[in-house]
Amino acid sequence: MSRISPPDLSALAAAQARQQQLTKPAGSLGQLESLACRLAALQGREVPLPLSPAISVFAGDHGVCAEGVSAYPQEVTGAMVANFVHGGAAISVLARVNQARLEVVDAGVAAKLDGLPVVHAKVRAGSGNIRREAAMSADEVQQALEVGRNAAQRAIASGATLLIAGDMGIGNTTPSAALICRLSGHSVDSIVGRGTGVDDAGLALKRQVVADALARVATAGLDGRALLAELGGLEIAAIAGFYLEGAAQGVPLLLDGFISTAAALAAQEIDPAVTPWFIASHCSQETGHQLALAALGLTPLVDFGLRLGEGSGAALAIPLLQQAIALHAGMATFAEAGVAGKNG
Ligand SMILES: O=C(O)c1ccc[n+]([C@@H]2O[C@H](COP(=O)([O-])O)[C@@H](O)[C@H]2O)c1
Ligand SMILES: Cc1cc2nc[nH]c2cc1C
Repeated sequence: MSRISPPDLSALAAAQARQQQLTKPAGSLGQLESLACRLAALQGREVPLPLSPAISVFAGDHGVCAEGVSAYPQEVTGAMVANFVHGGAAISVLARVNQARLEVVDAGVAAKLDGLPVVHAKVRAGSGNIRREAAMSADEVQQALEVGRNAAQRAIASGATLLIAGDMGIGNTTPSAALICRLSGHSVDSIVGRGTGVDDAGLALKRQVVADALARVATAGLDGRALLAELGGLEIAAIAGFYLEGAAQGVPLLLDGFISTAAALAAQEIDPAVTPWFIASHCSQETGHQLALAALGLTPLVDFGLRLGEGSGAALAIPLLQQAIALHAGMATFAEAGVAGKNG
């Protein structure tokens, strides 16, 4: 039994009818119209309320870094966590400018982060090397899902009405690609990209690593949790749990880039009822992101060539959602303004 309810279709229909009455040529606000209507359905009101966004950045390390799949060393993960909470990272700035609550969660960073003002929820100090072994045990997946669920609960308890998950984890585009390949059925070559910027030799190696990981678990019938255990990562599983809880509590989920979309596919595999709660923010430059979003039935709002993660692309899209809602709520109807409609 799913704990997740479907969006409100009568609110959707009412919002669509309202859009037809607003003082503009029908359809002229493009995706701002459909976005406002989707938010109406998710909030269960013809006129959605302005959003109070919250960002939870989940950090974890990846044993697969030992294969040489990233352009950066593993210690960057912990160092960037410090940068997040000291206010100097891209997501720190974007959270401030968008007045979003920002929380950083250690789901599985290799380094000790004692003394930093983060949520200390380390399930283990980095995952297994997915080329050769499972990323984590079934019990660790359960714990990581719970870490994410708890973060969503805290955000919602503090008043959040829009949830964003960010990721930080050197090497995490490799497990994300593996999950996306397995869950979407797309080929390794169409999904694996350069992540933080590996060169041609690095890309070829990374493709082989993903192919080896997939071959290791080629058996059918693995469920979402089992796939997270075999191919995932600690922050990826936490993000999946965050999404499942947010949807269960009826809060819209704004996806970020490649890693958050891999987590969304895993969450969908665990409970397909989560999917209508996803909104795609941007298309990452990472190869395969567009295909991964399409596998969820989603079209991104913008393509700014980002490939950062941290929740940055989602944060960038917050003003678009706010503006869609403001237009939907604040524009006059033809009747109110005394403007003639399409057919007089
Ligand atoms: O979100 C994305 O689309 C994205 C694309 C490429 C890289 N990243 C970030 O870069 C890190 C992973 O890259 P890599 O090369 O170490 O696998 C990780 O911290 C992600 O947040 C993120
Ligand atoms: C510096 C740096 C910052 C990041 N933020 C998310 N992924 C990252 C990867 C690197 C290398």
